[in-house]
Amino acid sequence: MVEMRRPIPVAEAVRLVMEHAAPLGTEMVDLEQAYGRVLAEPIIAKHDVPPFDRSPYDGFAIRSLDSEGASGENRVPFSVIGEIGAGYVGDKPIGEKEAYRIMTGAQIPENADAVVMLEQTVETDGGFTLRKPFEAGENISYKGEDAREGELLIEAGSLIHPGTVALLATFGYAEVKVAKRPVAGILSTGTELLDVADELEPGKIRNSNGPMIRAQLKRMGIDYKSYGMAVDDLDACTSIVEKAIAETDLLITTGGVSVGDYDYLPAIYERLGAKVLFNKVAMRPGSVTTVAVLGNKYLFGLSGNPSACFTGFELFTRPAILAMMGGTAPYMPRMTAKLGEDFTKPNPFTRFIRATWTFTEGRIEAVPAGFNKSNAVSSIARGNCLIVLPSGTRGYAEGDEVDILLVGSEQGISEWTL
Ligand SMILES: Nc1nc2c(c(=O)[nH]1)N[C@H]1C(S)=C(S)[C@@H](COP(=O)(O)OP(=O)(O)OC[C@H]3O[C@@H](n4cnc5c(N)ncnc54)[C@H](O)[C@@H]3O)O[C@H]1N2
Ligand code: MOO
Ligand SMILES: [Mg+2]
Repeated sequence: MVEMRRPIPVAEAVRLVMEHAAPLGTEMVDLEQAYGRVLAEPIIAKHDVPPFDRSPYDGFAIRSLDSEGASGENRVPFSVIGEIGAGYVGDKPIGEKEAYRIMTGAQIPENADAVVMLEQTVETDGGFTLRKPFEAGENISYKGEDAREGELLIEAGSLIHPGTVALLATFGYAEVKVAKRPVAGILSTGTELLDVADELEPGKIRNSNGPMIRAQLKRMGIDYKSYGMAVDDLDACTSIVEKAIAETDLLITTGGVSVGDYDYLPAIYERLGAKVLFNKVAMRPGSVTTVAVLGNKYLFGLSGNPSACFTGFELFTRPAILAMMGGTAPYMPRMTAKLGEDFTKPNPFTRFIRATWTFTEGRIEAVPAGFNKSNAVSSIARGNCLIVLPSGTRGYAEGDEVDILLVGSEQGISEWTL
């Protein structure tokens, strides 16, 4: 008797996976290594930014009161008592109708309260004239206008992107406390698999899932150990899985999770005593995606079919990894798009269609990326998003509004909303 599996809704599967995502602790890393990591502590301003009043322009620092009454007919003359380039400070106070020549980023000298842009002046011998009055505070970039000492700027759990790196550098974080990242293991199962460099042979295909998953992990900055390819043999596969799970935080296998005679992953989970969270999801592709846990480790049994494998990774493995590394926005961003062509198949299960989004005629349009069965590899190569068609819906027509999930986005969202 073939085992009958009970499909669970995608949202339920996501919830079950995420329930088991335990953070792995924290570590210090050099700022240069911090990009792509998750902050384990909030960034609180250590000092005001900018730390001193400074000039936002190349020009002259003046006392505004000296410019009173200036006009085209009554140009007010100033004499220049020195120059302050960025990085320097003026050493004498400004007297009546005196000014410092000052450059962008330089500290405003004592008792100056306005800056006149070079373009607003006419140079004279030893000074300049100007034709309009300036108000106190005009053209001053104030101490603390960007951030105040003690202010909470970025929450713990945020992804460190290039802007975050700039902020950390501003406050002198040579090292930053980040969440530890899991190390993933990857094993491709299937007697039919050849290595990338091998010539095709009858009945065989090249292993594309292994390299694809490694690239999906690389895109996330996750280290991995590759356990290569295993033939469909229960004992051999069991020992590789055992070794891999001992050496990594999560193991991603591809293939061998369905109900075929040589689909050994279900038997391996049983042998190891792993708890299967689900082995059937009401989705296409990837309905056979299986996730099990053993202690605090995950076993992601992704389908052998390339589109199903890709989708299973993005829907389940990726957010679990992000949550393990402390991320608080682990899900793919969702947008609405205009469907770019008819999609007439009914959707008994929620369908994730590999698609390409473009900005067309003033809005986002998503077009299915060609041959779209679970075994498709070409559409994963062409796609940059997944169109989501909910279960129980019938065909969709060109122009209909659909949800899309953006693949490969650095920025995530904090809730699964489908
Ligand atoms: N009687 C049933 N048969 C199948 C069912 C079912 O419910 N009842 N489910 C189908 C669905 S849906 C899928 S998806 C596949 C899943 O199969 P497995 O995950 O067990 O994967 P395999 O059988 O090992 O391989 C499936 C397919 O993918 C190719 N493959 C495998 N590994 C790779 C790789 N590393 N790179 C490229 N391609 C790979 C493999 O050659 C097969 O063609 O089961 C259906 N059957
Ligand atoms: O598990 Mo499937 O639904 O054809 O990819
Ligand atoms: Mg199979």
